[in-house]
Amino acid sequence: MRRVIAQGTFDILHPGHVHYLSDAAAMGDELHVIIARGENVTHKPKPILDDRQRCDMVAALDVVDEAHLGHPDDIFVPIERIAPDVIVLGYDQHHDEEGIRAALEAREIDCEVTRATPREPEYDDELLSSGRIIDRIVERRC
Ligand SMILES: Cc1cc2nc3c(=O)[nH]c(=O)nc-3n(C[C@H](O)[C@H](O)[C@H](O)COP(=O)(O)O)c2cc1C
Ligand SMILES: Nc1ncnc2c1ncn2[C@@H]1O[C@H](COP(=O)(O)OP(=O)(O)OP(=O)(O)O)[C@@H](O)[C@H]1O
Repeated sequence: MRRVIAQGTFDILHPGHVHYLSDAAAMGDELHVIIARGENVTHKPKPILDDRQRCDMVAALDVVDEAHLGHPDDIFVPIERIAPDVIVLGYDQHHDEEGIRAALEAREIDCEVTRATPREPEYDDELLSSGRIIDRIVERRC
Protein backbone atom coordinates (compact mmCIF):
# COMPACT_ATOMS: atom_id res chain seq x y z
CA MET A 1 0.00 0.00 0.00
CA ARG A 2 1.70 3.22 -1.23
CA ARG A 3 0.39 6.25 0.65
CA VAL A 4 0.48 9.69 -1.00
CA ILE A 5 0.11 13.16 0.55
CA ALA A 6 -1.05 16.27 -1.33
CA GLN A 7 -1.73 19.63 0.31
CA GLY A 8 -3.04 23.12 -0.28
CA THR A 9 -5.62 25.78 0.54
CA PHE A 10 -8.41 24.62 -1.83
CA ASP A 11 -10.55 27.74 -1.42
CA ILE A 12 -13.29 27.39 -4.09
CA LEU A 13 -12.57 24.20 -6.01
CA HIS A 14 -11.78 24.23 -9.76
CA PRO A 15 -10.46 21.80 -12.43
CA GLY A 16 -6.81 22.66 -11.60
CA HIS A 17 -7.37 21.20 -8.11
CA VAL A 18 -8.98 18.06 -9.57
CA HIS A 19 -6.02 17.70 -11.96
CA TYR A 20 -3.47 18.05 -9.11
CA LEU A 21 -5.27 15.58 -6.85
CA SER A 22 -5.75 13.07 -9.70
CA ASP A 23 -2.05 13.38 -10.57
CA ALA A 24 -1.14 12.77 -6.91
CA ALA A 25 -3.59 9.84 -6.57
CA ALA A 26 -2.03 8.17 -9.63
CA MET A 27 1.34 8.07 -7.78
CA GLY A 28 0.10 5.57 -5.19
CA ASP A 29 -2.80 3.60 -3.73
CA GLU A 30 -4.21 5.90 -1.05
CA LEU A 31 -4.44 9.69 -1.29
CA HIS A 32 -4.40 11.83 1.88
CA VAL A 33 -4.85 15.59 1.50
CA ILE A 34 -3.77 18.13 4.11
CA ILE A 35 -5.84 21.32 4.08
CA ALA A 36 -3.96 24.49 5.09
CA ARG A 37 -5.47 26.28 8.06
CA GLY A 38 -6.57 29.80 7.16
CA GLU A 39 -4.29 31.20 9.88
CA ASN A 40 -1.28 29.62 8.10
CA VAL A 41 -2.06 31.03 4.65
CA THR A 42 0.26 34.03 4.74
CA HIS A 43 1.67 34.22 1.21
CA LYS A 44 -1.63 35.32 -0.41
CA PRO A 45 -5.03 36.68 0.72
CA LYS A 46 -6.71 34.55 3.41
CA PRO A 47 -9.23 32.00 2.12
CA ILE A 48 -12.87 33.06 1.86
CA LEU A 49 -14.15 29.69 3.08
CA ASP A 50 -13.77 28.28 6.55
CA ASP A 51 -11.21 25.50 7.28
CA ARG A 52 -13.87 22.85 7.87
CA GLN A 53 -15.81 23.68 4.68
CA ARG A 54 -12.66 23.48 2.52
CA CYS A 55 -11.75 20.16 4.15
CA ASP A 56 -15.24 18.68 3.66
CA MET A 57 -15.30 19.62 -0.04
CA VAL A 58 -11.90 18.03 -0.73
CA ALA A 59 -12.96 14.91 1.21
CA ALA A 60 -15.99 14.60 -1.09
CA LEU A 61 -13.84 14.22 -4.24
CA ASP A 62 -13.65 10.68 -5.69
CA VAL A 63 -9.86 10.57 -5.97
CA VAL A 64 -9.38 11.52 -2.29
CA ASP A 65 -9.31 8.80 0.38
CA GLU A 66 -8.97 11.13 3.36
CA ALA A 67 -8.79 14.91 3.89
CA HIS A 68 -7.16 16.19 7.08
CA LEU A 69 -7.26 19.69 8.48
CA GLY A 70 -3.61 20.79 8.84
CA HIS A 71 -1.82 21.25 12.13
CA PRO A 72 -1.82 24.86 13.42
CA ASP A 73 1.93 24.99 14.25
CA ASP A 74 3.91 22.08 12.85
CA ILE A 75 3.36 20.76 9.32
CA PHE A 76 5.25 17.55 10.18
CA VAL A 77 2.72 16.38 12.79
CA PRO A 78 0.11 15.16 10.23
CA ILE A 79 2.93 13.73 8.07
CA GLU A 80 4.24 11.66 10.98
CA ARG A 81 0.71 10.40 11.67
CA ILE A 82 -0.11 9.53 8.04
CA ALA A 83 3.37 8.05 7.35
CA PRO A 84 3.34 8.65 3.56
CA ASP A 85 5.59 7.06 0.96
CA VAL A 86 5.47 10.18 -1.21
CA ILE A 87 4.61 13.87 -0.78
CA VAL A 88 3.42 15.48 -4.02
CA LEU A 89 3.88 19.25 -4.16
CA GLY A 90 1.67 21.28 -6.49
CA TYR A 91 3.31 22.54 -9.68
CA ASP A 92 3.41 26.13 -8.33
CA GLN A 93 3.68 25.57 -4.58
CA HIS A 94 6.31 27.85 -3.10
CA HIS A 95 7.74 25.12 -0.83
CA ASP A 96 11.33 24.13 -1.55
CA GLU A 97 11.67 20.41 -2.34
CA GLU A 98 15.21 20.13 -0.96
CA GLY A 99 14.23 21.90 2.28
CA ILE A 100 11.34 19.48 2.82
CA ARG A 101 13.56 16.47 2.05
CA ALA A 102 16.12 17.67 4.59
CA ALA A 103 13.43 18.23 7.27
CA LEU A 104 11.99 14.76 6.64
CA GLU A 105 15.44 13.21 6.94
CA ALA A 106 16.10 15.09 10.18
CA ARG A 107 12.92 13.54 11.59
CA GLU A 108 13.85 10.13 10.19
CA ILE A 109 10.77 10.02 7.94
CA ASP A 110 11.52 7.92 4.86
CA CYS A 111 9.45 9.58 2.12
CA GLU A 112 9.95 10.82 -1.44
CA VAL A 113 9.14 14.39 -2.46
CA THR A 114 7.99 15.10 -6.01
CA ARG A 115 5.97 17.67 -7.97
CA ALA A 116 2.67 17.41 -9.88
CA THR A 117 2.13 18.75 -13.40
CA PRO A 118 0.07 21.89 -14.20
CA ARG A 119 -3.29 21.76 -15.92
CA GLU A 120 -3.47 24.16 -18.83
CA PRO A 121 -6.85 25.66 -19.76
CA GLU A 122 -8.73 23.28 -22.08
CA TYR A 123 -11.19 25.84 -23.38
CA ASP A 124 -11.51 29.61 -23.62
CA ASP A 125 -11.99 31.33 -20.31
CA GLU A 126 -11.50 28.23 -18.14
CA LEU A 127 -10.63 29.65 -14.71
CA LEU A 128 -7.94 27.54 -12.99
CA SER A 129 -7.26 29.62 -9.90
CA SER A 130 -9.39 30.31 -6.80
CA GLY A 131 -8.00 33.85 -6.73
CA ARG A 132 -9.07 34.48 -10.34
CA ILE A 133 -12.56 33.10 -9.64
CA ILE A 134 -12.87 35.49 -6.70
CA ASP A 135 -11.64 38.41 -8.85
CA ARG A 136 -14.27 37.49 -11.47
CA ILE A 137 -17.03 37.44 -8.83
CA VAL A 138 -16.00 40.85 -7.56
CA GLU A 139 -15.82 42.24 -11.10
CA ARG A 140 -19.22 40.91 -12.19
CA ARG A 141 -21.31 41.07 -9.03
CA CYS A 142 -20.11 44.11 -7.10
C1 LIG B 1 4.18 18.70 3.11
C2 LIG B 1 3.32 19.84 3.56
C3 LIG B 1 2.55 19.71 4.71
C4 LIG B 1 1.75 20.78 5.13
N1 LIG B 1 1.04 20.67 6.29
C5 LIG B 1 0.32 21.72 6.75
C6 LIG B 1 -0.35 21.67 8.00
O1 LIG B 1 -0.29 20.69 8.75
N2 LIG B 1 -1.07 22.77 8.39
C7 LIG B 1 -1.16 23.89 7.61
O2 LIG B 1 -1.85 24.83 8.01
N3 LIG B 1 -0.49 23.99 6.44
C8 LIG B 1 0.23 22.93 6.00
N4 LIG B 1 0.93 23.02 4.82
C9 LIG B 1 0.93 24.30 4.10
C10 LIG B 1 -0.23 24.42 3.15
O3 LIG B 1 -0.78 23.19 2.80
C11 LIG B 1 0.04 25.22 1.91
O4 LIG B 1 1.17 24.79 1.24
C12 LIG B 1 0.06 26.70 2.05
O5 LIG B 1 -0.24 27.26 3.24
C13 LIG B 1 -1.00 27.18 1.12
O6 LIG B 1 -0.45 27.30 -0.08
P1 LIG B 1 -1.10 26.93 -1.49
O7 LIG B 1 -2.52 26.52 -1.32
O8 LIG B 1 -0.90 28.19 -2.26
O9 LIG B 1 -0.25 25.81 -1.97
C14 LIG B 1 1.73 21.98 4.38
C15 LIG B 1 2.51 22.09 3.23
C16 LIG B 1 3.30 21.05 2.82
C17 LIG B 1 4.15 21.21 1.60
N1 LIG C 1 -4.18 24.94 -12.83
C1 LIG C 1 -3.65 24.09 -11.96
N2 LIG C 1 -3.00 22.97 -12.39
C2 LIG C 1 -2.46 22.09 -11.55
N3 LIG C 1 -2.47 22.24 -10.19
C3 LIG C 1 -3.11 23.31 -9.69
C4 LIG C 1 -3.74 24.29 -10.53
N4 LIG C 1 -4.26 25.25 -9.75
C5 LIG C 1 -3.98 24.89 -8.47
N5 LIG C 1 -3.29 23.73 -8.43
C6 LIG C 1 -2.73 23.04 -7.26
O1 LIG C 1 -3.73 22.86 -6.27
C7 LIG C 1 -3.12 22.99 -4.96
C8 LIG C 1 -3.91 23.92 -4.11
O2 LIG C 1 -3.85 25.15 -4.76
P1 LIG C 1 -4.43 26.49 -4.17
O3 LIG C 1 -5.43 26.17 -3.14
O4 LIG C 1 -3.33 27.43 -3.87
O5 LIG C 1 -5.26 26.95 -5.46
P2 LIG C 1 -5.12 28.16 -6.44
O6 LIG C 1 -6.32 28.11 -7.26
O7 LIG C 1 -3.78 28.12 -7.14
O8 LIG C 1 -5.19 29.38 -5.43
P3 LIG C 1 -4.89 30.94 -5.72
O9 LIG C 1 -5.56 31.29 -7.00
O10 LIG C 1 -5.49 31.59 -4.51
O11 LIG C 1 -3.39 31.06 -5.78
C9 LIG C 1 -1.69 23.51 -5.19
O12 LIG C 1 -0.82 22.45 -4.97
C10 LIG C 1 -1.67 23.95 -6.62
O13 LIG C 1 -0.41 23.73 -7.24
